[in-house]
Amino acid sequence: MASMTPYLLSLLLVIALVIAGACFMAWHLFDRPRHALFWSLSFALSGFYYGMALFQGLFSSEAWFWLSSHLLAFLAVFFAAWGHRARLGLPIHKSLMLIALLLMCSVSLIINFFYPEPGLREALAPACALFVIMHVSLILLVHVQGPRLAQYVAGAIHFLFVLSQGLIVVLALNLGRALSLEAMYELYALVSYGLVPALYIAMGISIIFLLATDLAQRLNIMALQDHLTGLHNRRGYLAVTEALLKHCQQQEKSMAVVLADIDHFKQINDRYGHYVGDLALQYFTQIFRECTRERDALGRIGGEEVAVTMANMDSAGAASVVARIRQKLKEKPMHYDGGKLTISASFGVAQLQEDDSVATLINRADMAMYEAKAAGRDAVIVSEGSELMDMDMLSKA
Ligand SMILES: Nc1nc2c(ncn2[C@@H]2O[C@H](COP(=O)(O)OP(=O)(O)OP(=O)(O)O)[C@@H](O)[C@H]2O)c(=O)[nH]1
Repeated sequence: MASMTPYLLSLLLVIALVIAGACFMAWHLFDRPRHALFWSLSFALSGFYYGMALFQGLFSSEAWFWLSSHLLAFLAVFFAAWGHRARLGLPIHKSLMLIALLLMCSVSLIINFFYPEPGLREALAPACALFVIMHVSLILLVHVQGPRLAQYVAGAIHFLFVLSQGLIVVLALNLGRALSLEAMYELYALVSYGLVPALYIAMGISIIFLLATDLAQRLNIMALQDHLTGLHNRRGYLAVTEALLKHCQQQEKSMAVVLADIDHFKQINDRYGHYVGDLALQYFTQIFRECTRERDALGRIGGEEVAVTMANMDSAGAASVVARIRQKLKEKPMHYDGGKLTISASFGVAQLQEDDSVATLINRADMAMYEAKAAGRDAVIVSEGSELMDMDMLSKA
């Protein structure tokens, strides 16, 4: 590192600080993800690491310069790894990291003050980076979360960086012993002036790319999700239903849609306030979750309107799911701030027919649901072709 030219060191200093700034902005602007802050710290520290080499002359001795630059390099790679583990939701063993850091600092102390061999000094920081960034590369490639491509690219670039650090270690350790070998110096220069800076920059870009793609994915999810209930919003629900409908039509499988609208929801809001109204919506959708299968598509498609699309299900099956939901609504009233509230809803059920589109299918369920409202609410109407059947009347008959 100390052998790099001032131009290259200045360039790396600026690039490191720019990437640190970008990560800091990502932390500041996007919901403060911890990993963005750790990466910002990591790049800032590596920037200081390169910057310090520019001002080596200011240090009272070579030993102090090397000790300080080793410490900066260790901290930079540890913060990088910390950030990656935090992003992937992996446990962070702080005490283990502290022990490893102390160990590396002790090795640096010994090398710089008791065994000042230039090759060892050059090799220590890359050796630490080799192990820690190897760990980063592995977790990036194994624990894939979020945008796959961005993570695989970052994992591959980190792995190449690890290889370059390995080369630096081997070359640095052999420089002293092979002074006569000019080719060795040339190779060392090529790796440390060309390969390592290029991969360091690529690593920074891959980090920014990870942050950007994570954000894009979050925005995508937010655009299709209802924030209050966590269900699909109308747009998300229609997209999932479209996919299920195509699948069922291709496989000639049955499919049913249930629409449900809470009865007199306005009165709940007016009497108990919007906070309780929101709790009622969450409670209502939770009952749906409990009574449907994981693969069913659930969506909040209007204020107090919930829809379910069920593949491999006919209208009779859907009506029995609705019966379970109504049973739970009666048996398990909603509890709020010491009070209890029983909610009822009106349901419309429709089964997929040949040549149906999402719009025609949902429209039939909608009409059935409005019929249930017109029939006095707390009712289920099943749309059977052009007929509407009241399930409560049928079960009484
Ligand atoms: N608390 C809360 N209320 C909402 C939300 N979205 C819509 N609403 C309320 O839902 C109520 C819907 O009222 P209406 O459409 O008149 O229906 P209703 O009172 O349930 O009557 P019926 O459907 O005919 O039984 C309105 O008062 C909306 O303000 C929400 O996210 N939270």
